[in-house]
Amino acid sequence: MTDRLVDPSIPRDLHAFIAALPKAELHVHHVGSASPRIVSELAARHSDSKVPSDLEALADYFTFTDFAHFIEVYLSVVDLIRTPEDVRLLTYEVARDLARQQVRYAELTITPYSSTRRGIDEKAFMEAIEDARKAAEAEFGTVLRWCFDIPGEAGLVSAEETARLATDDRLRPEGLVSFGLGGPEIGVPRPQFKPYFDRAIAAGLHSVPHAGETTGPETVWDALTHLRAERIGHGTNSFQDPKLLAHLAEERIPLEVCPTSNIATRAVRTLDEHPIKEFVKAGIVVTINSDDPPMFGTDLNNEYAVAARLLDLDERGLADLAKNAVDASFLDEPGKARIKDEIDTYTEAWLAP
Ligand SMILES: O=C(O)c1cccc(C(=O)CC[C@H]2O[C@@H](n3cnc4c(=O)[nH]cnc43)[C@H](O)[C@@H]2O)c1
Ligand SMILES: [Zn+2]
Repeated sequence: MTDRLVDPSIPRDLHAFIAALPKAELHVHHVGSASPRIVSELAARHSDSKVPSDLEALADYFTFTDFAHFIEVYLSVVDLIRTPEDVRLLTYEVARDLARQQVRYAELTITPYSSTRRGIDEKAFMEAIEDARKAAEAEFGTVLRWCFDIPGEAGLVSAEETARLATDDRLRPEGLVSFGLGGPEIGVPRPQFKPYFDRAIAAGLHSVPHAGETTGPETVWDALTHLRAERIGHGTNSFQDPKLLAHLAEERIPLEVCPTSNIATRAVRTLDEHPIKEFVKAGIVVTINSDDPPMFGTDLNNEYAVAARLLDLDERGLADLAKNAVDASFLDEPGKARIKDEIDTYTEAWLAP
């Protein structure tokens, strides 16, 4: 794995400021957040898995040649999650890791189809994530909500299953707030998923598909026009279309930017070439996210450090980024106000002479 953790080039005290800054995370995947300890523990339980249980070997295993290779590795980790107990353990531990980074609120992207298709009972799956969500809020104070996403490459069968699990009142979990679309974008046109997003939106869910990660701006336009996206996962290649940049800014459609993810999956060559600066210059609402942190050798705090370097931010600039994520979230208004007040109080105390 290339050395991506802890961007060394910002002042040490800015790292300290970020570490204790209350944050919200909007684009972070459930299985993709399995810590090396959890993955190695599960790999040791399932000796038939090709995922290494040795932590050092796992670091190399999480080094990707391209996006397709990332998906292949990602699915090998999905294969480790085999029981409702595995689901609960993973979810609770992901919440613990988020709490350690002062994440007060996170919208975790879950792909239920990938688990139910592998034999986990759908009702038991929902109970496991909800049990972990309530325990995490009670024990860590971290508020979790769910995004259910369609693994697009799995086609319309997976779309139907995901829409059913997200809208059937006997199954949909209390914490579910949004509906997404993940997986490879190449060869997976967005318009075909319109009927499923229409059903999810009619059921009160917010639309947050990935788009423009490994394909061009047209995929982002499709996500906006056909899937009625309220936020865009990545949107990295939006920079290629000035009209799209202007539209995202005018319509206040936030981008869920995941800088290190884009490097790890080879969607962007180097951090210095990342278009995040163009997004800010265009007036777009930028949120900072880690996507699949252990797989990409990063965490949310490091992503804020990367943003601080690329955007030349001071403490107030970092606090504004954190408040962008809170404002772009689907948390209720009192909850948003509470976290933003905490961010302001913390920042002013930090800067007080
Ligand atoms: O589960 C299956 O049976 C299955 C069959 C075919 C394809 C897939 C997928 O493509 C699953 C993709 C999986 O990856 C998640 N993910 C995590 N990070 C990202 C990202 O940066 N960009 C796109 N997808 C990502 C996604 O949520 C899907 O669950 C599955
Ligand atoms: Zn993602």
